[in-house]
Amino acid sequence: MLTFPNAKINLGLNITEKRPDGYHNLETIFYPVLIEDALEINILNEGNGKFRLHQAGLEIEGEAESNLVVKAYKLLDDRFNLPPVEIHLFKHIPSGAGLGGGSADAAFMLKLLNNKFELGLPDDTLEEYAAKLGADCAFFIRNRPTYAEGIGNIFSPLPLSLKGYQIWLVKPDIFVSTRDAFAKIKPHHPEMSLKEIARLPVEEWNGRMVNDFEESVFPQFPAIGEIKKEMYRQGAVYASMSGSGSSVYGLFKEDAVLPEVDFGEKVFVYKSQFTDI
Ligand SMILES: C[C@@](CO)(OP(=O)(O)O)[C@H](O)COP(=O)(O)OP(=O)(O)OC[C@H]1O[C@@H](n2ccc(N)nc2=O)[C@H](O)[C@@H]1O
Ligand SMILES: Nc1ncnc2c1ncn2[C@@H]1O[C@H](COP(=O)(O)OP(=O)(O)O)[C@@H](O)[C@H]1O
Repeated sequence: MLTFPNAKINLGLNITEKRPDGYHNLETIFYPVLIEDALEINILNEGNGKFRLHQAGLEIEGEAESNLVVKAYKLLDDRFNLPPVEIHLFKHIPSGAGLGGGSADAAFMLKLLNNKFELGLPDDTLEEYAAKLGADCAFFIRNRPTYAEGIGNIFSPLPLSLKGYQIWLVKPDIFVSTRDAFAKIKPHHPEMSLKEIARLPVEEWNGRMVNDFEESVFPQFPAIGEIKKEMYRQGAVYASMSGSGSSVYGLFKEDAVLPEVDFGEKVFVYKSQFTDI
């Protein structure tokens, strides 16, 4: 059985409070983007292990045991004693990018196991399992435009569509640690709530919709801030870093012609029209 975990971008991200448990309360909008990994599971017949992970495409640091697809399998295996599985993961979504690729893989693994082994888990339950694997992981269960608060795990669906716009997304060869990015932030409440800003036309987002991580990440990695400036020079209606970085996206009118720009070596670039979700 095969599935295609997709990335997300953050439309705005306000970090409002530091919590006693060390995590931060925030508000953000998660929006799905069709940059995709490929994830396949089959029943594993040989050997006596419970899983075997084969990886291709972009490299992921760490042992198989720390891969989020394996953690997702173990989570459901502990509860349902699943058959052994052979896992194939083709990585296309860059990591350390603010695109939630690892979280997407984990959430799609839960959905895949639920279907393959007919566990009958409803989305609410899958979201509960996903939340144990990462703060933004549960978003990928329903995978639709979502307003998120709490630590990024309390959701309400949002009637928002970017159909009629193009996205140009650039991920430089810079890895930003989410944990470090949080550590440099001074939490504060925004003047205008993100939910209110999202109701405005995209043309009015610039200057209002803010990603608080930019303030701490751009001074440390000026090259990321330069990409955002370039997006606006090229006519973006709105541009922002996604999540804790390092990817930056620009939203452009449907008929805008996006040029080839040299953003440096080992840069990941994605250009696409938004379609209906
Ligand atoms: C902040 C966001 C916005 O989309 O960043 P990106 O990962 O997308 O860049 C996400 O919610 C991140 O979600 P996720 O990447 O799953 O975070 P986790 O693995 O749970 O947490 C990584 C680390 O970030 C910090 N952390 C995370 C979430 C949060 N609300 N407060 C925090 O302080 C903690 O130090 C934690 O150890
Ligand atoms: N399947 C996976 N895909 C990507 N990263 C993974 C995966 N499993 C574990 N990780 C780890 O999760 C971390 C964050 O990855 P990811 O969620 O893709 O980025 P981001 O938090 O920037 O959106 C990486 O440091 C990586 O080592």
